[in-house]
Amino acid sequence: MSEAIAPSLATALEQLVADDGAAVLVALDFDGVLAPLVDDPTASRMTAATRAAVDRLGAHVRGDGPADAGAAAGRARLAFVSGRDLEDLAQRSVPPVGAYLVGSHGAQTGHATTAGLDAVPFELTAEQADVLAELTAALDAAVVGRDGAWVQRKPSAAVLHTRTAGPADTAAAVEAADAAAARLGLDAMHGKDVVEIAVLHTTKGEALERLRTVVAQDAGASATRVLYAGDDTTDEKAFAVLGAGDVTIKVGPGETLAAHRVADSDAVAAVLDRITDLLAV
Ligand SMILES: O=P(O)(O)OC[C@H]1O[C@H](O[C@H]2O[C@H](CO)[C@@H](O)[C@H](O)[C@H]2O)[C@H](O)[C@@H](O)[C@@H]1O
Repeated sequence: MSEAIAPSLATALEQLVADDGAAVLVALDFDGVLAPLVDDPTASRMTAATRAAVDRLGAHVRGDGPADAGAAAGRARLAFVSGRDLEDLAQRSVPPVGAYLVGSHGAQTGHATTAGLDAVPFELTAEQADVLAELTAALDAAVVGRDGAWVQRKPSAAVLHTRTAGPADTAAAVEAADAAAARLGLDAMHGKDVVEIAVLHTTKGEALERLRTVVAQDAGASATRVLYAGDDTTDEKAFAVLGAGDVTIKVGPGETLAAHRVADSDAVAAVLDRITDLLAV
């Protein structure tokens, strides 16, 4: 049975998909929202409920859903907006055809097609590549002898992971990562058991603002209303750029700018199912 949706969120969802000519973008964070957090990022999977809800919504937002999908289907779009690098995100999420993909917090973009991932070419300058190499070496040095701490490599960033490290090793590794970022003039983003340091400045908020425009053009609409669901500190950048008419959902506990909160991935699935039901009317 589908989870109950709070009355204020239920009303916001009805307003989101109101058939007044605006496009609708349903944009979702991956880790902690569609896939529960696990120790090994390569083991992340959507839950059965989010997988089914994403695929059901995906069939409608492509505009080639069931014959009775209704007029709203043609102006709705789906996006996954993640800190993961684009290829990793595509592999983990298996997006429905037509979905937009934003990886590396906005540094990478792409689109799911019947032929697979259509990625916008991405390349660092030689100077950026040198900074990334220096950063990665500094993080590698920061985890030496620190059990459970490890470094994830991405095309434009390096990430210190501490989920399985003890408090003392975590504190020392995080301090070293912050120092490396400061020395190289880079921002350190502190997420759930991660410190992510990128050589390109991008945020999920900037990515969503760009997507809002792209979706309006793609759907032939004058405006786009956006729903965004996220669980981590980096998702606050996305919540911050959304406003009246948009729907912001924090998944799980913690301070947030979001207007609505749900408990977990199962509750996210219920929200997606409700949107699909509303689009199908
Ligand atoms: O923006 P997201 O889709 O939420 O991605 C953010 C980071 O997600 C991954 O790390 C997080 O999930 C891991 C697997 O559940 C978990 O082990 C880790 O502690 C979490 O922070 C990913 O590995 C990072 O690269 C992403 O930036």
